[in-house]
Amino acid sequence: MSWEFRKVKPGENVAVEAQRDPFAAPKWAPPVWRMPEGLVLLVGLLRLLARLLAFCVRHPIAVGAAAGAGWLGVRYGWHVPALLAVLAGLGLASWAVADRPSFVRWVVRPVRSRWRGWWVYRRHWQPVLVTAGLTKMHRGREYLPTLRTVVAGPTSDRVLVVMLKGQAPDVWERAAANLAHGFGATLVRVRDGDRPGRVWLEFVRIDALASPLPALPLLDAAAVDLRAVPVGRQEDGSPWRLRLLGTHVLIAGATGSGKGSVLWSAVRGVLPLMVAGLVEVWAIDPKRMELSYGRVLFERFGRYSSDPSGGMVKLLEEAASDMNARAEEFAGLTRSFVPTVEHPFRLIIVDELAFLTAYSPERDLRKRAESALAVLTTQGRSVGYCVIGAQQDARKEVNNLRNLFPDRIALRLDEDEQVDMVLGDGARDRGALADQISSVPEIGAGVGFVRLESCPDPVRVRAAYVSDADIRAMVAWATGGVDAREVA
Ligand SMILES: Nc1ncnc2c1ncn2[C@@H]1O[C@H](COP(=O)(O)OP(=O)(O)OP(=O)(O)O)[C@@H](O)[C@H]1O
Repeated sequence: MSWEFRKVKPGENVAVEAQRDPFAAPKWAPPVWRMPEGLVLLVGLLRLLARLLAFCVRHPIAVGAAAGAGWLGVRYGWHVPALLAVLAGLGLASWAVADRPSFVRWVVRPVRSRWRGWWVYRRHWQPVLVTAGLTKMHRGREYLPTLRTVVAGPTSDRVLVVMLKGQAPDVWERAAANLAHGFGATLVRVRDGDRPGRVWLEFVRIDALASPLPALPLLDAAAVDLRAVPVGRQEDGSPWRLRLLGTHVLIAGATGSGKGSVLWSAVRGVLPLMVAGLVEVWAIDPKRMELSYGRVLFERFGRYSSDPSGGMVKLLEEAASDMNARAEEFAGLTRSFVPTVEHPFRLIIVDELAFLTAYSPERDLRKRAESALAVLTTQGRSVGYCVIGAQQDARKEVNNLRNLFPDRIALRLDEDEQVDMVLGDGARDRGALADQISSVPEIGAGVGFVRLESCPDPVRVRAAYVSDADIRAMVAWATGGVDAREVA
């Protein structure tokens, strides 16, 4: 038999046999123990003292400053701490003006993290987690995951959580929507913690990528690193750098998702090396839309084809046979590729992969394109060939070469199941909501998710928008006659 407590009148609780009917009269009542008032007050006072002590230990700087100001006020009069406070304020203001980055790093960020940590997260931690089903009751005791650290950024907060023993991150992923609503964020992503048993929760408050990014400035040829070509911005404000040397890149996105801006940002990033003769771009343009603006550029510093009756496939086959010849020449001589004028880095851009491998009406052309692409993607990385393929449809039937592209970018996709097809299993659960990217071009075009080599968690990015005018300026600069500053 189990028991529960009932309040029969203020100050009197009785233990009764547990039953479902809330209006049933108590069956049995043990004696009610009355405490002397003094004892109750004493216990309350001791509790208050213990809390005060804990507060002083947790916030030594604030408590020390307040105690110092109080002592000065009593000893020398209250104008002294007031004057000190004004001087400290002036000192902070001049620091903020003189060196803003260090002021933000040492003052703004820690203060914002403490404030949001307490005001937003600690205050509501228990009720939100209980409602989201992330706590456990055992033998009448509630077990609550521990909030360890809060790092508040300008657009998102990262919260380190020690999970309950036996919990796994997927429980938190399933409760992401509850947490977002509970703590007033637009979105929550669950990331691996710094050690087993912990997770980082990323609360996104403001969409840092909601406005379009203009084309990035042209770099000096010496500053271009083919392993990290800047093509846009990551959600945390840092540059999004695309690796080209030593990999192949697949860009998947529905129509109007901004695949062209990723392709053109990559071309813009390597343009100085194209002019220097160290990079060639071979463009295959079945749609005759996106890449045709730069046709002059590709014909001058590489190759271009939009011929559906075999020209595009022939270009791919030529790339594959040149690559084979280069591999033979390099065999046993060099292990890491460095572009030279004799052996430039070749970027093969295919604007719509599926046209060549699935939609082309001639079966023979489809087979030839598929086998040339397979040769280039399996063997080209180490000898200075990189294939960037764009495609609208991520389904397997349309492109079974997907797995040959080590780096993949998911722009806006039509269906949620396509996200994992592009980025790999579990990517959507880890926050790559590519199917929820806005279809309004100003907000969502060029926005996508990538998985960087350094981290399995998908990162949200936005490609810079290279407009038609930017492309014309690039062509004018690269073919001579226009100052680089006008393009940048
Ligand atoms: N990075 C970007 N930032 C802002 N707007 C962009 C960006 N990229 C593209 N847009 C806008 O979105 C429109 C569609 O982009 P784009 O043609 O590149 O899409 P797409 O994925 O290549 O589509 P399709 O497959 O139909 O060719 C462009 O006309 C442009 O106005």
